[in-house]
Amino acid sequence: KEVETQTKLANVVVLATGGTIAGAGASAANSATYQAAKVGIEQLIAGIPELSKLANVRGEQVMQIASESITNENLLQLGRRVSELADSKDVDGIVITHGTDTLEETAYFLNLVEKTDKPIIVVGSMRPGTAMSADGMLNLYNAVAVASSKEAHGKGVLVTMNDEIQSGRDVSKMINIKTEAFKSPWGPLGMVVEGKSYWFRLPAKRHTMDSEFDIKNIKSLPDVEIAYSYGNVGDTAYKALAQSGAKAIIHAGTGNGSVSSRVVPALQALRKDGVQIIRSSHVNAGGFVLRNAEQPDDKYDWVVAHDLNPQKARILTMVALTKTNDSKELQRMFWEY
Ligand SMILES: NC(=O)CC[C@H](N)C(=O)O
Repeated sequence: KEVETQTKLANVVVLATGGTIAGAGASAANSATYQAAKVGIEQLIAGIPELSKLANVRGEQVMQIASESITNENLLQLGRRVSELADSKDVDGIVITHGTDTLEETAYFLNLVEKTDKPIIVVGSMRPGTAMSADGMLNLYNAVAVASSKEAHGKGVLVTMNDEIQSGRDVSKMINIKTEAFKSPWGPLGMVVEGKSYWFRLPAKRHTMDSEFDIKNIKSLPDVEIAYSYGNVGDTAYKALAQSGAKAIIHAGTGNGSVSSRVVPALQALRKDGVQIIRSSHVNAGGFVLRNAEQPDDKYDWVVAHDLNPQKARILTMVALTKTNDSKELQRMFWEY
């Protein structure tokens, strides 16, 4: 009987990369002061015996770092491992434990380049496992629950934080001191309660199986950088980034991706030199940049980032530039992904 139930369980692989979910502090009172990326994946899995009722779970330590230190090489390495596992008949779902600082970037990257409809869930925590009311244990339990469910197939890369199921495309870290840190401007897709998922809506943008990008065809990612805008901003950062070799610059703009009159001439000149200019917005609850509003994008041959925040716009631009350097194609991709 026991053996029979075991064979029916889904096979879920947890790829560990570090972050606070693998963090450790000096005392249980340390919810914010601790070292990230300390605890190995075997120990994390062993700490949640209830996982064995959800799925056959095995762990793999892909890296052990704080996510602000993730490089493009790390992204590609992780993406390739996810792709290998997704191609394997023995794997039904994949969970990635990740630091929360750049979790939204990795989730969006995988959402664009993984050719699979198997569930891929990215998860982190806001408190280390050593803290009182640590959130990692339940977040990981929820991730495995979603990864082993039939319903999660074909919904793109997902994020399970704070009992919610979020689209990896939309979700962003909105605050760094609350367990309710991850939000999407367009709302969560569902909830996980006691190991069961409840769905309310579906992603509308292209992803995974329906994406024109494939990790198997990406050898390296081009240099795409972000310049931040604010009152009294000048053009120094934009010019310096281009000079250091950026193929595209994401303008982390104010409001509707607006551009200071002191910066416009530099961006026009950079575009003439072949650098792609992507207008995004850094407003807190989620920007929404409209084409030819604020600036004449058609005239300047600039691209708008739609609702993607600057760091997500950077991910899409890097992936897009592996296929095309046509600004009209880039703009199409920003509408579709
Ligand atoms: N809550 C977290 O995971 C933040 C820890 C660390 N800065 C990281 O992103 O890996």
